Amino acid sequence: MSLLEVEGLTKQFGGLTAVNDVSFVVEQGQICSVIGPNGAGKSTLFKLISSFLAPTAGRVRFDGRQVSGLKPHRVARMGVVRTFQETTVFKEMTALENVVVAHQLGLTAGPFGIFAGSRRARADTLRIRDSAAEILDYLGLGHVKDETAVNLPHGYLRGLGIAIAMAARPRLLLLDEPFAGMNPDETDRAMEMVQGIRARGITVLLVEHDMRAVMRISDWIVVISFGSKIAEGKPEAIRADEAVIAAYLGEDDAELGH
Ligand SMILES: Nc1ncnc2c1ncn2[C@@H]1O[C@H](COP(=O)(O)OP(=O)(O)OP(=O)(O)O)[C@@H](O)[C@H]1O
Repeated sequence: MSLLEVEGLTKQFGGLTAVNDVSFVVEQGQICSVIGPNGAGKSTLFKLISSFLAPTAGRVRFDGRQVSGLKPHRVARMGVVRTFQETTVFKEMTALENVVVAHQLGLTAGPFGIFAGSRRARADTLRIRDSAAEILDYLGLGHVKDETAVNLPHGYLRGLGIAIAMAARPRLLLLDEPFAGMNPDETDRAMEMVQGIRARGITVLLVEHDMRAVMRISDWIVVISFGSKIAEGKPEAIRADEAVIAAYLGEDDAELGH
């Protein structure tokens, strides 16, 4: 059984079909990317998978269980966690404090337990700080953990958004355009981050416009255009695919990673 199964997924907004009968699977441990020209339906597909939108038809299953129709926070608790293009970061807190807070929001002791100073809460607090520091370390952000978020450069801030998502202990991490607006150095660092996440056994599904990065990082690529899947396969096959090349013609920046 595949970790994520997307079957016949369709979303209509009034008369517009944003996602049209899309099916694909993501295997445990893969880095899978969904790409497509502007307006192809990538964001909509992403929201359907994380259950922020309900499909018009079709379904999403995670680890054999139906996800479509559940509330996003329940889906997150099952292990499907998404980032947002503009993640909410507490700008006055340090990087570490941000990840600690993200942990605490999902903590069993509950928010009052943390402040009550109970033994359980104190043990939780130490455990959380360790875990938050570990996440920042393996994402390559350990050296900025005590920086106030507002002082972090753009690429680091985006990385902090990923660290915050990791605090929810995902089994499947959904990354929304992780390389958007990044310079080549930042993109390289972000790609290392994604590989580091996968190395810890977490499956990654990303939606991205930057073909170059996608070609280098993905095990499997799904291409959508005008809401429909037009190709899927390994990067080498996608790069040579006639339908994909045709879909990207006229997009000036997109260059298929050649
Ligand atoms: N809530 C909505 N109501 C109506 N139409 C919508 C809604 N959300 C998206 N659409 C339309 O659905 C289509 C697909 O949009 P979507 O944002 O999913 O594409 P995308 O591939 O993510 O684009 P981009 O790369 O530009 O972010 C577009 O035509 C868009 O205008």
